[in-house]
Amino acid sequence: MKLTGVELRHVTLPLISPFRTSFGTATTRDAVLIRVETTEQQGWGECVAMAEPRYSSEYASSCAEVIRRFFVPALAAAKSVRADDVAGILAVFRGHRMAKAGLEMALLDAELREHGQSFAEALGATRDRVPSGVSVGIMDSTQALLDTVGDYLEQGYRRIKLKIEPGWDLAPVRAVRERFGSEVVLQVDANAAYQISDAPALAALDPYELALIEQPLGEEDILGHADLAQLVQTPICLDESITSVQAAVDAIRLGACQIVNIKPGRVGGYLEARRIHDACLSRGVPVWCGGMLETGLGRAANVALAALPGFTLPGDLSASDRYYRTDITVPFRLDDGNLPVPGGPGLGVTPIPELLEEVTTASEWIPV
Ligand SMILES: O=C(O)CCC(=O)N[C@@H](C(=O)O)c1ccccc1
Repeated sequence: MKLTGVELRHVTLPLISPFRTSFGTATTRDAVLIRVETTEQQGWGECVAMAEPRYSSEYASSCAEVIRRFFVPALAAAKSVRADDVAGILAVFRGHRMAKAGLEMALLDAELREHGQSFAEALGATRDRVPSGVSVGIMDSTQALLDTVGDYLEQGYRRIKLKIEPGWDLAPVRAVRERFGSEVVLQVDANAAYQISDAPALAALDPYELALIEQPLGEEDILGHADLAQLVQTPICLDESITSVQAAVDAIRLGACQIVNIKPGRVGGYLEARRIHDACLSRGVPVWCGGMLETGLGRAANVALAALPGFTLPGDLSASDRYYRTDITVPFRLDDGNLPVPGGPGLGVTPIPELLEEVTTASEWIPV
């Protein structure tokens, strides 16, 4: 395919309720959507970087800038470009994995639409539905947390992930276990808020049979996680630290994690995400699909990825209405605690024009 132009759409979607993590509270989701035009088709991608560089060093406008100034000209210089070629062509530019992932996703969507193949087929999905997990932010009170968790369990969610930070960890975990019992699949996500000296506070969670503790320490503290794994019983899962298949293989070999959260945007795209899946599967390491509050575009791709055989733990694959009153695509709805894997060509979903207009704050066309 020959690239003929790229549209960057800056969108802002209001969140149904504030979402508080150890690195801040979000009330809206600012994202950059990418529409590529080729000689044959068009395709959509979603850049998952947040508005500010709090989760990672990338942020929405940094992605737009690097795509506009460097990535589109590099892809345009290629006689023809396939999704498989994107990582190699852009390897000359260091980092900016979320920007690269969004562009690769859009080209993969265009390519698959051209060939009438779904993301699920192309990635090697083996299921047509995936269990849905939900992420619960840090709350102002235990009662508010219990009300929220109870509502999600009522809706049928198969897994509850609680955001934690020092001072909000043992009490919420204990309260959820005491109220809802030991059957609920429960895990926690620290977003790198702890130090190795906090090991006792994390070990205090061991009696509550958590499925995992996600990214307790800093993203660069691989050996610290390996030490922590010797001090706590609960399996350690890494998120921010796993930026590539190399990082995943190294972290596993060093005993820094027993489970991996795969986020396609964080690792540079769905093709690298599949490589991480394959590497973890061959090492017997379970993986699950992490979320970045994606619109229906990224959600469709994540659900397809989560249908691969090594994704044995429920991911952050909640229904659209967990975050948004109105999604920009046909909304994803829970069906008995699962989400259906889209079967149409490419992503299987496209933005609904009038809904996309409503949330668009800026749009730029990059001619090639
Ligand atoms: O359900 C979702 O899409 C969000 C899941 C979630 O909690 N994501 C976290 C994370 O650190 O994993 C996050 C929140 C906000 C911003 C970035 C990441």
